[in-house]
Amino acid sequence: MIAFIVNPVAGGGRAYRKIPEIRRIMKKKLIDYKIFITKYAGEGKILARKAALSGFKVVAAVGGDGTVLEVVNGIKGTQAVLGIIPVGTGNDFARFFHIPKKLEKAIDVLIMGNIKIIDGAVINDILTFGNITSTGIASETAAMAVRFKKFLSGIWVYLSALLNVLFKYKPYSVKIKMDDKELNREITIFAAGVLSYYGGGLKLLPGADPNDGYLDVMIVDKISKIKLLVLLPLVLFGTHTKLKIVEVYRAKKVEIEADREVPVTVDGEILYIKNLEIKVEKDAIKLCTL
Ligand SMILES: Nc1ncnc2c1ncn2[C@@H]1O[C@H](COP(=O)(O)OP(=O)(O)OP(=O)(O)O)[C@@H](O)[C@H]1O
Repeated sequence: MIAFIVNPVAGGGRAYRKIPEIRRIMKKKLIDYKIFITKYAGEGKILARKAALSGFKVVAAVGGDGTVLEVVNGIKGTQAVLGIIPVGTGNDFARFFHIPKKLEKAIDVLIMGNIKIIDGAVINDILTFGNITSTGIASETAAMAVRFKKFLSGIWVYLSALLNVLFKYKPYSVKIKMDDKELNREITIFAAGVLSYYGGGLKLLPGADPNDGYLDVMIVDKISKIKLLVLLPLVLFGTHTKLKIVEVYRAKKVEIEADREVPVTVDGEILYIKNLEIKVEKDAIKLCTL
């Protein structure tokens, strides 16, 4: 039995428009299913939990990374397996696992694919995420991208937003604690996570491994705008980590203390937080994958 949690606004309405095709494909495959459509942001978590507790073996997020985040938190601690129909804008979680964009192929992964157990991470003991948490210029960009999503799509949303914030950005002072190490930095970019992609295909954490029991952490301290302009294109290919100005660490727990509330993105969702604690959660997510 498969539950589809559809976020009707994901991908600029693409998720909603896919519903008739989902029904047609599922009818053909003779598999029990039910479609739940969210009515407001956050309802995906509630619907996913209800579905998991009422016996649906697979609970599929039909949307982008925000929808996946809601389903991950909804099915946490249940027997249900996370499925993804990647019809959002960025789809960075699905990209890491090569989950097909073609609807029928993505549904086949739910029905016949493997179940992979992967690490997640928890923020301030409240929210579990499966991809990347970031602050600094990347989260300022995400905040700006919300506006750009109305008229652009895919990687262009984030690239245009980035150009917009690039010249206005002022690094903020933070204390960073990673396991036993302590650092003081003026953050240009900070990212910690278990997967690699951010912002619709940027390879922000190229070395991330969702089975190693660690968070990958990437820090760029205060740098000139010229250096930033050199660094950013490299993020597309994940080769930025070879630069000296990019610090890379691995840790089980990372704490950040900023001097004020700063925007933090968690799998694409934006929160405003002063103190951030991120802990890896070994084997937290069961995922239908290829
Ligand atoms: N019914 C709804 N009405 C308004 N917002 C919703 C509704 N259901 C879910 N949301 C919110 O929509 C937001 C965007 O969803 P999602 O991230 O899945 O799509 P996207 O932004 O197109 O894709 P991506 O994050 O991969 O770029 C999420 O914050 C989610 O909480």
